[in-house]
Amino acid sequence: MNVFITKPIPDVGIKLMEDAGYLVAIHNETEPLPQDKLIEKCQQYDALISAGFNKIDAHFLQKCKHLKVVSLFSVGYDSVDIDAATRLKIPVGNTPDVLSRATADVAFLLMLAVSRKAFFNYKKILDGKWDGFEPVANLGQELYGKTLGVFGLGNIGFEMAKKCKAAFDMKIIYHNRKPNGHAEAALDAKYVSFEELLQQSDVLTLHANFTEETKGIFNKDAFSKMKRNAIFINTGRGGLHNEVDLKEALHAGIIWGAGLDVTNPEPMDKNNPLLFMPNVCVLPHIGSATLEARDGMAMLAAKNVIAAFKGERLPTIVNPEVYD
Ligand SMILES: NC(=O)c1ccc[n+]([C@@H]2O[C@H](COP(=O)([O-])OP(=O)(O)OC[C@H]3O[C@@H](n4cnc5c(N)ncnc54)[C@H](O)[C@@H]3O)[C@@H](O)[C@H]2O)c1
Ligand SMILES: O=C(O)[C@H](O)CO
Repeated sequence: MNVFITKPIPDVGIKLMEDAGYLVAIHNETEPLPQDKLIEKCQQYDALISAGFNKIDAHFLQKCKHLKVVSLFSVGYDSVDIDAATRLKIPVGNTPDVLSRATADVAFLLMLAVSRKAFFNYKKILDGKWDGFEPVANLGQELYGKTLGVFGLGNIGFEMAKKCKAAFDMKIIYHNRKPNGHAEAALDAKYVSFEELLQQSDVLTLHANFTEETKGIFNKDAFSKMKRNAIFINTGRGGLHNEVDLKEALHAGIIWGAGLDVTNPEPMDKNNPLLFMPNVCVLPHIGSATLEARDGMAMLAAKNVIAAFKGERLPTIVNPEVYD
């Protein structure tokens, strides 16, 4: 059995598969493989570990008939046509939990950075524009006791809410596909409608899956319902917000600021006006980029492959219907 990995991943995962007797090949070049070449390549392999959000659609899966498993090096699975994989009886694995704290750390970091205009002020030093202490310039806003709105209260949303409650005694409200009893009991979180979430949040943090339903849900209409002091944080997927509408809302003072770890497209153009706005902080999709989280992801991705090769259920399966 052999495995193809689209980008280098931490050694622990590779070792696990090699120790189990499987042949591992890694695309180890700076340039990612173009889609047609990737499809061609995957036709020769039994398993794919996708570590770069490659688009794995029905056409891809039909062409790669040998694939016994698609193992994602991510918790998000919006890059895969899950229905097609299920129809073709291909199990898809992802990497939940192991990256929740790391990703919530980045959401928290962005919240603080936006509230104190940290990136903009740092750039001022680099540009030689720091003229000394200013009594009425560079003023941010404090977070203590404010309301955190969580859109998508799953694993990462919970970790972010927990941090905000502990650090700033923030009130937690959330909108989810279904109520989260654990968060309600542990954090006194309150379920609200999408409208209420928009209207009541001082900080609105996005942790929902990217789907047809959530695509562009943070648009002009949504921003217009938010508070003027609201801080918008997206560590979910860039496609959850409409970038043109976000720029307008920030420019016109409809909302106060934004912190983004994800953009659409990625990478973001280095001349994108968002990068130069005083009330915006952007990071290059580093939510899960800690040694600990990435090792955990590599282990899970490898375990999913090994389970599939043994004919067992994947430890973290996205499409359990495949076993029906
Ligand atoms: N920035 C990063 O590096 C990074 C790292 C990890 C995950 N992510 C993103 O974060 C997402 C969440 O990860 P997670 O581990 O918390 O997943 P999760 O499945 O535990 O949580 C997702 C939550 O979103 C909710 N949701 C889905 N559709 C919704 C809708 N229409 N309205 C409201 N809520 C909805 C679900 O009910 C669930 O509670 C991933 O799908 C991924 O896109 C980004
Ligand atoms: O979905 C994910 O896991 C992230 O985007 C990368 O860790």
